[in-house]
Amino acid sequence: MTKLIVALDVDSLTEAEEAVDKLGGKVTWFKVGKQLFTAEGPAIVKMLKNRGFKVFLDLKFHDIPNTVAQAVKSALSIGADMVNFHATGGSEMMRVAVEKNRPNFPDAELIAVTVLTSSGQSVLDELHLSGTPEEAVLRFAGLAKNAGVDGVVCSAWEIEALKKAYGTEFKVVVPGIRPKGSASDDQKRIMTPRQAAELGADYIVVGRPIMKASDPIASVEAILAELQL
Ligand SMILES: O=C(O)c1cc(=O)[nH]c(=O)n1[C@@H]1O[C@H](COP(=O)(O)O)[C@@H](O)[C@H]1O
Repeated sequence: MTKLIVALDVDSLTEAEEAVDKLGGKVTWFKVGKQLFTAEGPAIVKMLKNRGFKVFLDLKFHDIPNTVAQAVKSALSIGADMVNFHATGGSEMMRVAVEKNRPNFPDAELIAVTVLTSSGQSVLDELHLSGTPEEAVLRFAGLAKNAGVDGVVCSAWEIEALKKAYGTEFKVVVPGIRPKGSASDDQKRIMTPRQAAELGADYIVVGRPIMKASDPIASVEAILAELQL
């Protein structure tokens, strides 16, 4: 069963609390990203944990191995259930982050970002990364799996190939989700909630289609209905 993670991409604790008051009855997972965490810090994670929610702290770390491992430790210490770092930080960075934190946080989900869902072929080309987005995602995911990471962030376009290559236990967390008829915004590799669920996404991450909707509760309800296969 595919789970919904709502991206709390707002500016303040007050706005986040308003959204959580509204959606909390229907949603188990919230994502806190750079916009909100930079403004409000750990208080936002603590607020969500005090209310009993699961938290994906999406800070996409990318730094030297020791710095990333310590940052992951800080993220897990304040209560995050899922944290991420860029696979392009390399195998050693990912392995150290996992090895230093797994013993103290055995249930945490440590996730590697592969190719951002806002990137198409032209971004790979300008960065001189070889192959198609799918090939790059598979390559990065292979490094992540060998480093002991629990799964990857990718687009729905790569779910099938990833599950085939690395097994169903290897988690796929999928942003770039757009219900039929909603604007793609800056996302390039998009699919509907239903398509992502059918392909076997473990989690979908949805921000603007819910947070900017005229009726966010109705938007959540429609998305959850699409996830019922
Ligand atoms: O790691 C992420 O969560 C992430 C990775 C990625 O490749 N693409 C991506 O959109 N995200 C995040 O997922 C959310 C998607 O938001 P919407 O495009 O508004 O649904 C944003 O908070 C992004 O930061």
